[in-house]
Amino acid sequence: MAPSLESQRPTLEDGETAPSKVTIVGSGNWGSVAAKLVASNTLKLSSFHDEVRMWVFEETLPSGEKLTEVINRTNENVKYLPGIKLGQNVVADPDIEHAVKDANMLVFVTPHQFMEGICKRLVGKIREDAEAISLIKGMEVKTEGPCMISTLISQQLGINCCVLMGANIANEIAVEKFSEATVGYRENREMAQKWVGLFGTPYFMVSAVQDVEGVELCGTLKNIVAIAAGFVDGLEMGNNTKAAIMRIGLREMKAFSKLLFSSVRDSTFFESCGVADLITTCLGGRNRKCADAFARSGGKRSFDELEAEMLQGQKLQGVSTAKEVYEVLSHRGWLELFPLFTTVHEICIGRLPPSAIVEYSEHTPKFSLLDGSTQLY
Ligand SMILES: NC(=O)C1=CN([C@@H]2O[C@H](COP(=O)(O)OP(=O)(O)OC[C@H]3O[C@@H](n4cnc5c(N)ncnc54)[C@H](O)[C@@H]3O)[C@@H](O)[C@H]2O)C=CC1
Ligand SMILES: O=C(CO)COP(=O)(O)O
Repeated sequence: MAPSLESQRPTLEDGETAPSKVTIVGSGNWGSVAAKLVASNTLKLSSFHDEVRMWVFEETLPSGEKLTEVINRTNENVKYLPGIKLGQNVVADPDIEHAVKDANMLVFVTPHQFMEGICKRLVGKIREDAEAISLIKGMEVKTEGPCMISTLISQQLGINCCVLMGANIANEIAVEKFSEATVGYRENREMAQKWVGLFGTPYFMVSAVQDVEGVELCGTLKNIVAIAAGFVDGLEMGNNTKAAIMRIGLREMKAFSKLLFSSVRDSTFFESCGVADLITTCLGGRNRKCADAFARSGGKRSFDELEAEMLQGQKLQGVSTAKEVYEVLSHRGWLELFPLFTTVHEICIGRLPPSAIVEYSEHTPKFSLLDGSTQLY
């Protein structure tokens, strides 16, 4: 079991609330940076317990050592964020139940495909007063329809869940280059502000908007557009084509989000979680990078193979998200409304060549929304 770091804080006076305890569920590239951000703040803010526990999906490194042991010895996640000190108050814990049991603020940040299993393991294991935030970009598709990851967490664990998304390439934030992020909340503005306080630093500016679905869908859907941008890069089609793909992609992101949730606000697309994340991911993200290599191979190499070779354990979200969105579009008869999303999936599964990305995304949708008061694009 991972060691504990005792807080030196004095005992509580009457009426004083106990400091919040934070656990990070996940320890990949972004998960490790999230731990670093949070840990720098819990040391400074008296409303938080100093220690930040980080659940690590345990693995054995080529040296034969366990990843958690190395993180706790070196204060670095040598596999997913090498060269960056996380902060001495970050404690890596391979036991998920132990990691969450005392926490009342849970930060979920794993690749989205693992969340259903993680939630199942956590049912009945967390504090009743726990609050959650999801940094996960992705969705699940169930027989009854699409389910955002924050909803999965809320429903399975019976707790509130905000989201934090933004133009946040983890390696850049790790070295403290300036960036912004957006917290999406449902009703509890005070809780949203607490998350803003927990994450915000002078180099990581966080603001809150009352639009959980809008913020989460922005973060989720931009990964499909990043795959399209990678195809365009791999085909060496130039900046104008890539900008066109980003514009069409943004238009489909907005339309899809509003079709799923009429509450989604236009203004959310102008926050960091919207256009800014779309731009940074299409320029410098992992989805873009692997899609570029896929197109250069003429679609002959699989994404699974490229992911394993190029990302060394890190995970792509865009390919599975394209499949999940395709299922929703197909089930609801919306495929023709979303030529870019549809084409990305069909290229990923080898049904179309990478060059189809421009041929298809030029098509205009054949029909507009059934509700005549809303324009799709
Ligand atoms: N890396 C980045 O720059 C950013 C990532 N995100 C999002 O954050 C989320 C997490 O991504 P990263 O932290 O980058 O992870 P990552 O892709 O770097 O790492 C993969 C993680 O999955 C874990 N894992 C592998 N198999 C597992 C299993 N069976 N069960 C549970 N965990 C398993 C690994 O231990 C590792 O921690 C994703 O939704 C991603 O889209 C959001 C913003 C920036
Ligand atoms: O979400 C990200 C930046 O905000 C990272 O995108 P990638 O997963 O494509 O690297």
